[in-house]
Amino acid sequence: MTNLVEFGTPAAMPPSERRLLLVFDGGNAPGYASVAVALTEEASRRGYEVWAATEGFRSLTPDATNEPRFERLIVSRRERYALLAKGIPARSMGRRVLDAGSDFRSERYLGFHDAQNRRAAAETLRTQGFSHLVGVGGNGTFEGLRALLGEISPRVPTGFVNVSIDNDLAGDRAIGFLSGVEAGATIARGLYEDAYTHKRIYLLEMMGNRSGRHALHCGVAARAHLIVLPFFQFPEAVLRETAAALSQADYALVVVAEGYERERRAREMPGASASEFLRRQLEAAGLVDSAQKRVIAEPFSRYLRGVRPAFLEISAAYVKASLLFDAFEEGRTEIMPFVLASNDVGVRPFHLIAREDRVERAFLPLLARLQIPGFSTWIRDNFTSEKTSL
Ligand SMILES: Nc1ncnc2c1ncn2[C@@H]1O[C@H](COP(=O)(O)OP(=O)(O)OP(=O)(O)O)[C@@H](O)[C@H]1O
Ligand SMILES: O=P(O)(O)OC[C@H]1O[C@](O)(CO)[C@@H](O)[C@@H]1O
Repeated sequence: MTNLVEFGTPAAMPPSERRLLLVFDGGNAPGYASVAVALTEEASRRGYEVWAATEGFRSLTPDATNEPRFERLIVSRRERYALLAKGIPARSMGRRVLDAGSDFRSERYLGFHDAQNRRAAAETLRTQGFSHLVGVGGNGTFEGLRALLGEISPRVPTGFVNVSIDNDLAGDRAIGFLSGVEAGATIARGLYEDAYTHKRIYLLEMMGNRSGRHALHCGVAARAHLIVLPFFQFPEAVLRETAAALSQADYALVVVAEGYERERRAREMPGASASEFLRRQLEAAGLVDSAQKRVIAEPFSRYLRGVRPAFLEISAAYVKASLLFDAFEEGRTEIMPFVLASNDVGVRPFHLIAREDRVERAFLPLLARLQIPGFSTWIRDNFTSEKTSL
C-alpha cells in the first residue's frame, strides 16, 4: 500500500508562543482521557495550540515507533477538517471525556532513563517549537518529566497532572484513584461473596507495586478479613498466627498488594505472583488447601484498567486543568495542580512534591478483621511512626 499522507509536524506550523505539548506516560488509569480533554479545552480557550505526543516520552526520542509523533488536539470537528486539509494530524477531543484508556500511549519506555535519549527529547522540544510542556501520569512520569527538565535550556513553562491508580504523590488526590478503588472494591467484594458462598479463603492480589493505598481502600471497603500492604515483611510468628486464624475462619477474603515481598519473590520464587507467594508462605505456616476448604490465590489482575472514570474524577480533571493554565498565566512554572476536596485545591511547586508510599495511620486498625493479636501488635510496633505512616 502506498503512503498517501505525509503528515505535517508542529515545526511546519507558523511559530507560536503558545505551542503546548502534552506527554502522557505511566500506567493507564481511569480519567487519562478526561485529562486529555480537559487540558485541550482549557488550553484552547486560552489561545494555546495544543499537541500531544502519540506514545509518551518515546515520541520525543529517536526510539519513536509511531508516526505521526505529534497530533494536534482540538475541540471542534470543523477545526479538525481544516487542519487535516493542510496535512496536520488532528484529533477532535470533544466527545472523549468518558473514554477508558488513552490514545497517546504505548508500552513504557525504559530508554528515558538514559540521559542521551532525554537530551534528544529536549532537542525535539526545541526544534518543534514547543513553548509549554505538560506531563500527565503518576510518580514515574513525574520523575521522567523532572529528568527531562534537567536537559532543557532554557526551560519552558512546565506543568504536571497527577493521574494514577496508585495515588502515590503527597498532597494530591490522583485522578483515577477514586474510580480505581470503586472498580477494585467491586471485584474484591465479589470475591468476598464467593468466599462466603463456598466457604473459601481467597487471597486476592490488587494493584500497588510500592503504594498500598489502592489495596488498602479496596480491602477496607470490601470488608476484607486481612489486608497485606506492599511494604510488609511478616515475621514467622505473625505468619503462623495468621495461618491459624484463617484455618479456623469459616471463610475469608485476604487482599494482598502486588508489590508484596517483590525482591524476595524474585530471589526465591521467580515468576510467582504476590498472592501465590503469600499462599505458599501461609501453607508453610499451616494453612492447608483442601477439597473441603479451598485456599485460592488470585493472580494480579488488570481488569480495572478499562473502567470509565467516575464523574468526580472528571470534575477534578477540569479544575486541575483550569488551575494549571491560570498559574501559567501568572508566570508560574514547574507546578502541579492538586485537588484534595472541593475547596482544598491549588498548585504545588515541583520541588515540594514527593513520592508517598505510606498509608494513613487511622486506617491501620482496619487491616485485620480476624482476631490476630500478634498481627495487630506487629502493626502498632512497626508502622505507626511518622516514618511509616501519615
Ligand atoms: N527516574 C526516571 N528518569 C527518567 N525517566 C523516567 C524515570 N522514571 C520514570 N521515567 C519514565 O516515565 C515513564 C513512566 O514511569 P512509570 O511507568 O513508573 O509511571 P507512573 O506514571 O508512575 O505510572 P504507574 O505507577 O502506573 O506505572 C517510564 O516508562 C519512563 O519512560
Ligand atoms: O499493568 P501494568 O501496565 O504492568 O502496570 C503495573 C503498574 O500499575 C500499577 O499497578 C498501578 O498503576 C502500579 O502499582 C504498577 O507498577
